[in-house]
Amino acid sequence: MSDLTEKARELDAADDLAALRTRFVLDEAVYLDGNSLGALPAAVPGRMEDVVRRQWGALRIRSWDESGWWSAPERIGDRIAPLVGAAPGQIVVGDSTSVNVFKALVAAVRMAARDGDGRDEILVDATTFPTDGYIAASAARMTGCTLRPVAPAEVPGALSGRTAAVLLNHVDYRTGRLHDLPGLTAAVHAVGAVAVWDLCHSAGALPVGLDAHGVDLAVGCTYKYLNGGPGAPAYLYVRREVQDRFDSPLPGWNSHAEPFGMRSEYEPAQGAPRGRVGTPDILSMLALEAALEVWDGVSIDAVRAKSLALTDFFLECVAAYVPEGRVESLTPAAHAERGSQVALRCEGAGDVMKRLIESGVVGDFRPPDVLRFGFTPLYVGFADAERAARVLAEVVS
Ligand SMILES: Cc1ncc(COP(=O)(O)O)c(C=O)c1O
Ligand SMILES: Nc1c(O)cccc1C(=O)C[C@H](N)C(=O)O
Repeated sequence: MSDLTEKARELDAADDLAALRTRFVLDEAVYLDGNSLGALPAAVPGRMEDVVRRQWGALRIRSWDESGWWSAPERIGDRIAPLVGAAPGQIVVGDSTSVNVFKALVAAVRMAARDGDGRDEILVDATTFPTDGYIAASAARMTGCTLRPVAPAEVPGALSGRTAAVLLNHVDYRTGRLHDLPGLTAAVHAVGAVAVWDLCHSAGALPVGLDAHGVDLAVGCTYKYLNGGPGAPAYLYVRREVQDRFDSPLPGWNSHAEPFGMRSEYEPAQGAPRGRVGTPDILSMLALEAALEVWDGVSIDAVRAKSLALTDFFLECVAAYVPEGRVESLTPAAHAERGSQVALRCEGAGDVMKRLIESGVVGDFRPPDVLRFGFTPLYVGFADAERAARVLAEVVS
């Protein structure tokens, strides 16, 4: 047995979270793509059977009340809240991340520029996942703002009295770099602007501290580290102190103060429901609710500690096994700057990833030359990390 195989065995034996793997449906593959689509929690199929056959099939329309369908967006938002450091009543689940980016960013500009005080600029993370950039460009056109792409580290220097809103990613989807949410939020606030954070690659992988850091608005998906399933609904966080000023650009009937009043004039609901639009996607939403049960009794701090240990160990194994010069890590070595994935630049990365997947190690490829390996501490272990690095070495050698 090699030293690293033995070390992996010891680390797995000492891992308090190791038993959580049984809460998921997994096979022999090393699954390192939970940063794209989380694995299936074992409780979901049975719950969906009940939702479809009993709640929908037997109770039909009564389920809006009797099965709690109507209140699901806020109830499930409150289940996500502790994972991102939010008190109850500030998160609503629904729509896609893209749609929530739109709602949050336009509302942010309306909040910041409400007095016609000359705030006419939106800053967007220049390295963002594309959807945020596309939507920010449209939000800028709609609100009469100029859009300025800026690398997150350059944001403090780019802020001014003209800045209305800033859209940032907590963790970069390609490199896995963790950005300084507390520091950047404070800098945005110092010029009187509003911060919108995309938490897709951090929620469920590390503590976010939304309330503690005074974040105004945040969005995220639930199909990565929250394991909600393909196309699971996203969420929108609106800090309690700004909820009264949240002026949604998509004021659908579900966000009305009295949805069943069917009134022709719009009056926004108070609190988190103001972030709703139309009828919630109940089947996906209830699959997500069942999926979130895997978090019962799990501390996000423990998840973060294991995530860093896993990515450290994977990088150690890559350094030991992979011939010099074949890959280069794009993921920061400093823990304070690392999310829960390792991105390796590699020549022929697309083909390399195909061969890795054929060999039972599932990560993904992002153009032009990046191999991504996502580490979900709830179901990935240290032996998985060691095997992935060993197979990678075989494939690139
Ligand atoms: C940072 C980030 N934002 C948004 C999205 C996607 O948004 P949507 O859920 O609308 O497809 C992704 C991944 O797909 C992402 O990585
Ligand atoms: N949302 C996805 C999808 O519908 C299909 C395939 C992948 C995705 C993803 O989530 C991609 C992911 N956001 C990324 O970081 O690349």
